[in-house]
Amino acid sequence: MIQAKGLELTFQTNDGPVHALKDIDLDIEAGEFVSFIGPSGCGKTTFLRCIAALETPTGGALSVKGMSAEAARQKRSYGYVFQAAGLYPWRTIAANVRLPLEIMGYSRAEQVKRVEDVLSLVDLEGFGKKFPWQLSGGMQQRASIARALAFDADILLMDEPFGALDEIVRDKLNEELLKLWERTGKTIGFVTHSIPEAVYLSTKIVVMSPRPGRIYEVIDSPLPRGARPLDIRDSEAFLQVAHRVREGLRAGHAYED
Ligand SMILES: Nc1ncnc2c1ncn2[C@@H]1O[C@H](COP(=O)(O)OP(=O)(O)OP(=O)(O)O)[C@@H](O)[C@H]1O
Repeated sequence: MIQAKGLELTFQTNDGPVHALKDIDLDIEAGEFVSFIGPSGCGKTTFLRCIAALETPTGGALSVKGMSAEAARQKRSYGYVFQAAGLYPWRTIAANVRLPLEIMGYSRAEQVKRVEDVLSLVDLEGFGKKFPWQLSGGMQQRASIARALAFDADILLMDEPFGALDEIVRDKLNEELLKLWERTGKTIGFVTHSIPEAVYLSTKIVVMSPRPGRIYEVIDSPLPRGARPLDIRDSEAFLQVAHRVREGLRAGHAYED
């Protein structure tokens, strides 16, 4: 689904070049849930943005569904969810979710049907007529996920979508996200700073290290695929993966060229 080979991105800044990504080799299969974890500045967001063709790599190769990231973007292959829900306050929830469909020129009937479908997918049936400020932070973030799902992209890219939420809401959204992933079969790329979140959600965990931003380790999760109960986090298998991620982060931090 997504293949990076020797991917590099160097930003030219007034203070000299910043090697945001270097030697990134990664294969993401269709239907995988891949988390990116690493210290601030290791290039997690930059890599997600390259996949979505929001940044142009300065070296190496990147293919998405067998085409360039730009071509995949034009074919509406991505939905993108940001840390802040980013809903327009003057639009209702339904009108926010509908916005990409309006821009893409979907018929009015199709817009209404899709908005209804995705709001139900994120458990927000009946909230379409509310305004963002009438919803809790967790519900707003669910609405922003619905917006990213509205045009049925194969790939969902999520950049710390739950980072600003309290732990209980975050647990609930993590659980719901896994169910949604199981129902839709989408390929998900997910940036997080939380080890438990990465281990709970992922089929594959990509541990990154900074300066230059690169992949330190890719961990294939032994946990069962699909919806997982939250108490899996107390299991031995879970704790072992979490330990491996933590060790990787520690070692990767000392990994300098
Ligand atoms: N447009 C830009 N111009 C110059 N430098 C940039 C730009 N975007 C990112 N960088 C730099 O590239 C590096 C990687 O940034 P990136 O935002 O991808 O890291 P991150 O791992 O997502 O960090 P965080 O966890 O803090 O969000 C950082 O050193 C950052 O300052």
